Amino acid sequence: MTQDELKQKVAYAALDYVKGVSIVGVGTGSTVFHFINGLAEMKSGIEGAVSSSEATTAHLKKMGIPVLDLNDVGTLEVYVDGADEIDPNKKLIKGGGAALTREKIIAGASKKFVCIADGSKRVDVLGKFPLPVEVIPMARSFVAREIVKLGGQPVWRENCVTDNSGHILDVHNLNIVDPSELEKTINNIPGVITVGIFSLRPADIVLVSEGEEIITF
Ligand SMILES: O=C(CO)[C@H](O)[C@H](O)COP(=O)(O)O
Repeated sequence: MTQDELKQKVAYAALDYVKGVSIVGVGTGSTVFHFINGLAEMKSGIEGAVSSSEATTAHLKKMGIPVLDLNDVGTLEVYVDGADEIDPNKKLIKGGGAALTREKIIAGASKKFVCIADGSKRVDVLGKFPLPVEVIPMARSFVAREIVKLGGQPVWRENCVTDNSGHILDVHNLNIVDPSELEKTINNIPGVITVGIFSLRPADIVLVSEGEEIITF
């Protein structure tokens, strides 16, 4: 199976978790792209979706799924999203698609976070994937210097402006010993909008496609 076929397989497996749910939170990325296609095919009482990015909004609308404002819907039953890295404790690195801030908001507003990925995203320890940090543009250099003090090597993702008009620093070579502590530390740097560690609010269920198998933990 190609990586894209693995993404599609796991995305369709996640449809079981939205049966009977009227409003679903929807993440961003190529795995979620397949999930949206599946949602549209399922046509089972989905009233609408809360979207984590402009790209997801465009695809939801194209597939005929109404997009709702999080402010109008309150707590969500289920949020489905991908990840860049997943550890055994369901803690994640996200933000490869630059949508980390809205993704973290919707994850926080959801009772159940179902994370979907192909097997290549599983790791024993988070940190090989460069950690995305969304920042206020005028704070970019300052935040970068603060991150260097933490031992990381930040690289500005040039030509990327997020849906919130932020910039992204991709931080290499961080030694993530305690993901929750590092999440708090980086979030506390003035000018940081969101760090892409999802540890304080990890996934609740992870579905991973490994060959023909779907592994759930
Ligand atoms: O965090 C994300 C976007 O900000 C994505 O969920 C993550 O990058 C995984 O993407 P893909 O499903 O394309 O591998």
